[in-house]
Amino acid sequence: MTMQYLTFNEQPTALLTRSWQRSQGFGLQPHFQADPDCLSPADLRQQQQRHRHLLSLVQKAMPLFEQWQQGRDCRLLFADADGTILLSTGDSRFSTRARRLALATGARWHEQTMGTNAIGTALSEQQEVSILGEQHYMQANHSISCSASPVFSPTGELLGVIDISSEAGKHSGDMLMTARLMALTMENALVSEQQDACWLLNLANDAAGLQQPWSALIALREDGRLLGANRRARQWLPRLDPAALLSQLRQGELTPWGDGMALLSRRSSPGRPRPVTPPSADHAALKLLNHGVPLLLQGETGTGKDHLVRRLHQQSQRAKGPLIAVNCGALPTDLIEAELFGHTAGAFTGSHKEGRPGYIRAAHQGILFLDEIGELPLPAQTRLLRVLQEKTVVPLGCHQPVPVDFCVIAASHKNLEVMVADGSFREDLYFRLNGYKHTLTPLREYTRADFEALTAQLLRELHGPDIRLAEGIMDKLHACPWPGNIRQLRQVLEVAGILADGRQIETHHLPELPVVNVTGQTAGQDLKTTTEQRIQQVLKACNGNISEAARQLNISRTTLYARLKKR
Ligand SMILES: Nc1ncnc2c1ncn2[C@@H]1O[C@H](COP(=O)(O)OP(=O)(O)OP(=O)(O)O)[C@@H](O)[C@H]1O
Repeated sequence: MTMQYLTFNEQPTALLTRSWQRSQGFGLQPHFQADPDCLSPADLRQQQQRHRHLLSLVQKAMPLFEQWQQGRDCRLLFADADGTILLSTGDSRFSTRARRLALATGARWHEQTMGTNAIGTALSEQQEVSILGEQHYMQANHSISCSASPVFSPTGELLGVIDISSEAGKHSGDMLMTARLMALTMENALVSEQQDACWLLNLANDAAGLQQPWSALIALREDGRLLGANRRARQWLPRLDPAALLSQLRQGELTPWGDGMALLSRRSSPGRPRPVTPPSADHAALKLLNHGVPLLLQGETGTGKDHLVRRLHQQSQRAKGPLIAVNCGALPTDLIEAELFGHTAGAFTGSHKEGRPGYIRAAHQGILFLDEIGELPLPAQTRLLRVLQEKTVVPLGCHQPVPVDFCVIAASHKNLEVMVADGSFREDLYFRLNGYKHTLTPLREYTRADFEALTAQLLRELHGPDIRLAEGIMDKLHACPWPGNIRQLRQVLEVAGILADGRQIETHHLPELPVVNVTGQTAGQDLKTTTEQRIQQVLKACNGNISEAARQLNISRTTLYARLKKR
């Protein structure tokens, strides 16, 4: 059996001809205005919510886009199987033009209304495609070039499309390659996380090809029955007997198979808890941190960004150096620069008598953790960029640069890409901080196994080894939307465990749990009640500290005071 990398038998001209014929058949006129249908903001949010897992996989594959296309005038899009753009990110200089050309979220790029175009044609043909300038059916789209790769589920169902679009003259062949790699990476993640999968079978034409995004990946049950496969593997399935292979192969050993190589690995069985944070995520972050690569952590409040930074520091080569954590949102506005960069004696009215080294110098030989980096005002962003580029700090009131050796980890619960697009965050600083981006998964998206493992760990930490959950409690907890993520789960388990006297937690020990109905609101309550409850929850969690609560709720202190007054 010979294995090949993905190849495409058809000439693009045949594909293009078919697509143009379909466009004609839809009654489209090339010279007509090409305005895509657009979802209303509410419908768009609903679609994004429905496809949130796929969107989280796009985010996980994002380093590929950042690695290959960073700084290029192009945009990355993810569209659902209907051609509706659910995510649009990338070069912001391109974005005004992109908006005009309707490359924004909510726009639908189906062939039926937009004629031949990369998203619509990749969906119709179910294969990857580049549509360059004048190959677009509608003349209005001739100024752009786009490359798109479809994303398939482990059972071969079309889920959506990854697309990279640029101005016509700025497109290059590696944009299709990047879109393909991202799509394959997403497909492999979907195969690996198949529920009930016990074995992952990886096949390639040589050892070097194993565990690459383009290698074949198959998820099997304990008894060898097939659960799912990526697109490479599906080409081979008719001639493959996975159960027979399973009996021949030994776990973790490279084994020649046909003309290629096979590798069988065991995925933790459904009942066995897996590590709470996938070790690969920690491992990759740690490796890069040790090489001085800046890390950018993104995730909703309470997802564990701070927790992860502390773990990374302890395991890093800088464990003996300091970990200086700075909450950029909590720094007093007029003192931000003095606090970060330090100041000399008498540098400004009210400055410290002996001067201050500042947080950055305090992190010398250690790690500087800039939490809520999105809160940093633009002037401080400019100064920080210079410090990161030159690895020297110039304290306020001083002209002498001071060399400083530190690694930087930044975190934000705000979407920095959106901030870059609206001009509130410097793009060059974003790229400088984003050596490697790790997005922490919201608790509501945890797999059952990960959720169980985390719950067990938190219960042990809070109440010791004897605590138990009565039957059905785990189902209840796993079904919750957890807007406060791990922080909120921790609080619920803490309360329940105390009420249960550290033994078995029954339903009546649980405090009120949040539930959602189909509209995304808490069931049985109006939005006002939900908001009030959330405010109370957060205030309680912050021991009544208004500034901290406002920060976690992502509203200003004035708004929080106003809301509390209204009650
Ligand atoms: N992997 C984990 N294992 C156990 N506990 C965790 C884990 N991650 C987070 N926690 C706990 O969850 C709570 C919230 O975590 P953390 O403060 O790290 O979140 P965060 O994302 O930094 O939140 P914020 O954005 O609001 O600052 C803490 O009590 C922390 O101890």
